[in-house]
Amino acid sequence: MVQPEPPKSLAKVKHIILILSGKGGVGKSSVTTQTALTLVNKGFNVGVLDIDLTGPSLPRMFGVEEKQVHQSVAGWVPVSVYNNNNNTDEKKRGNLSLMSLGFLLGNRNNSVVWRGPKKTAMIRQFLKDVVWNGGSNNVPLDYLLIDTPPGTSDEHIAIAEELRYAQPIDGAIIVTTPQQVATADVRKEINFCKKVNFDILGIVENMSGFICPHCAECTNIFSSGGGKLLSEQLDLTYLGNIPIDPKFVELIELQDNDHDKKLIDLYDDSELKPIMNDIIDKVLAKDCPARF
Ligand SMILES: Nc1ncnc2c1ncn2[C@@H]1O[C@H](COP(=O)(O)OP(=O)(O)OP(=O)(O)O)[C@@H](O)[C@H]1O
Ligand code: SF4
Repeated sequence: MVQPEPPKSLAKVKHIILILSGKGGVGKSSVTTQTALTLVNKGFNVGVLDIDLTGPSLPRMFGVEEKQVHQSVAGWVPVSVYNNNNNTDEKKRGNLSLMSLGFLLGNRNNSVVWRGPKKTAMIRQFLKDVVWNGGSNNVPLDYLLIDTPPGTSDEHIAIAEELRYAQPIDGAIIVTTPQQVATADVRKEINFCKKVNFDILGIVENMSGFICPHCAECTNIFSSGGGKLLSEQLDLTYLGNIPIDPKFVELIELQDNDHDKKLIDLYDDSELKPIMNDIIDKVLAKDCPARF
């Protein structure tokens, strides 16, 4: 039998990481956003594919809600969030681009009420028809981050099927919260990864503790440590915990209100930046093989 070719759009993508969560609202999109910023700050070229069709929030988080996706002969050209193709950036950051269903919906308040088959068709198209090679600059992507819908639905099966021929992929980062960690949803997500042969890069416990906006002291308002315990029980890597930082939400609002301000610059002063840096260092330490 002839082995199907991996999607052409992924031919110039070195690493693929999925961001998964058992339930909605645990901060999967925030973790995807911060993972992207952290990798770009380390000089990598990063693409983010937002296929959380339940509420595509990444265009707003990256401050590019009003931008348009262009269709080229090769497929959809993602929106550029940050461009350092000319290497003029003193901080030596990489490039960042984003493809999201949000761009096709037009309005932040337009939600998608598609039924299963239409949703899975859209996801398959998103995985196949986005030109991730930096467009005319032809810069390969170091990392493609895929923000998936919460849970383990038909959409996840579609993602797994499409990515089967794109192996090797690095694997999945599982996001949970202190409240969610003890629930069956997280274990379901982990079992799903095992079933479809996605490696688990590790577990992140988000909203674990609270950073005081006045004194930056971190307090555990809910019990935390469940993510670490779960990782130990299941022999998975614990990547770390991210506290609730009200200032992170403020950064996004700041960018919303002043288009000259960019999250990538504002994030330099965030209390969450060093925390995410440690988390991503643990992911990079896994030294996953590049796809080419
Ligand atoms: N560590 C954090 N500190 C402060 N705010 C956070 C943090 N994590 C998430 N949030 C905020 O919580 C809200 C929900 O987060 P987010 O959209 O990332 O969750 P999600 O799991 O992707 O949700 P959905 O499944 O609905 O897309 C957002 O307003 C986000 O800014
Ligand atoms: S941590 Fe300190 S500064 Fe912050 S709210 Fe509590 S008492 Fe006030």
